[in-house]
Amino acid sequence: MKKKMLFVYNPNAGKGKIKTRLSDIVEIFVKADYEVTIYATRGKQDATRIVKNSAKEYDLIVCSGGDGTLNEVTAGVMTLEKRPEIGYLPAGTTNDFAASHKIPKNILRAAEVAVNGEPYYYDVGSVNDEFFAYVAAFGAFTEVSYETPQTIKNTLGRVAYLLEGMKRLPSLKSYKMIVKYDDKVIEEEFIFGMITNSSSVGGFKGFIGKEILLDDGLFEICLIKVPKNPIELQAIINTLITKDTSTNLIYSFRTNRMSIEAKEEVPWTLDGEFGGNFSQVDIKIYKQAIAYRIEPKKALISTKNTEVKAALIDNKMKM
Ligand SMILES: Nc1ncnc2c1ncn2[C@@H]1O[C@H](COP(=O)(O)OP(=O)(O)OP(=O)(O)O)[C@@H](O)[C@H]1O
Repeated sequence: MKKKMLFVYNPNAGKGKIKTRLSDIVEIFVKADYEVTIYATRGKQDATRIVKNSAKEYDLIVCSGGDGTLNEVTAGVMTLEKRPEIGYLPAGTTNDFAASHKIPKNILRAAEVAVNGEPYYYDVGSVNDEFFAYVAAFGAFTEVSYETPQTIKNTLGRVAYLLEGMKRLPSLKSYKMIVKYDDKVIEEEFIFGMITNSSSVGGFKGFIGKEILLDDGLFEICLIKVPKNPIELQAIINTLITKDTSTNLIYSFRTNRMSIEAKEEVPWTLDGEFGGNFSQVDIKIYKQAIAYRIEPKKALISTKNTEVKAALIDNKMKM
């Protein structure tokens, strides 16, 4: 009997770049002996809905679009008791997920990997009842990924991203928060917070360090305090550029469970899309919850490699 695939794609992602490749993509799937059901999403949450309602009939879910589509498909699969593997063809503008999860950028190569790749079980996170595949964030910089023109983002990469964010610092909104994780409590005023399971955020690598384990049940947390004067602002900028976290203006740690209480509603972004306004959030990590198909034999650091893991934990304060 033929294997069954549900192929969900966002026809508008990345200015519709998938449209000219659809026939080649389907040919790759059919050659790999899949009977393919194709669904073009029509708007927000459509991908989650279709996956939730019909994924159990399929052996494999393949999705194509940007990080928003990937997020919605991940959220749909997380609701299922028996979770099918996910193949992903990046067709958005930034495609952070593909960059850090060993999925080829070339859409046809990614289609090959979706049908012939190896399953790799990645951690998935949640903010209250909303899932995220690789990043949840609040505060400064979180709108930058939508507002920085793509050409600038590509040319200047990381620097452009940071400068765009920095320009906003004087008018940045800050939030008084109580953060609880493990047995610790932090009470501070923050301008930015990021929970991530990725080595690439905003289209550039290296903001939170290269050696991130994506399947260890821990996410990296980065919380930036509100600068009280230009010297503190400079210290934050230096930290972001040099990645030397010796300043006490930035909290950086790893955990698998955290709560944040704020005095007001805080807008969150999940995988680069608006995720909701919350004054109280409970963040959970689901260890190795979903298998995404990745390039075979790509040497991903896994928790099986305990020596590497120990070295990384020793270095955890170095972003
Ligand atoms: N037909 C559609 N028309 C408009 N929006 C859609 C459609 N289908 C899905 N969407 C929504 O568009 C949003 C963004 O999609 P997606 O992330 O796939 O593309 P993108 O924004 O171009 O890529 P990136 O996230 O890499 O910038 C998602 O939240 C999704 O729900």
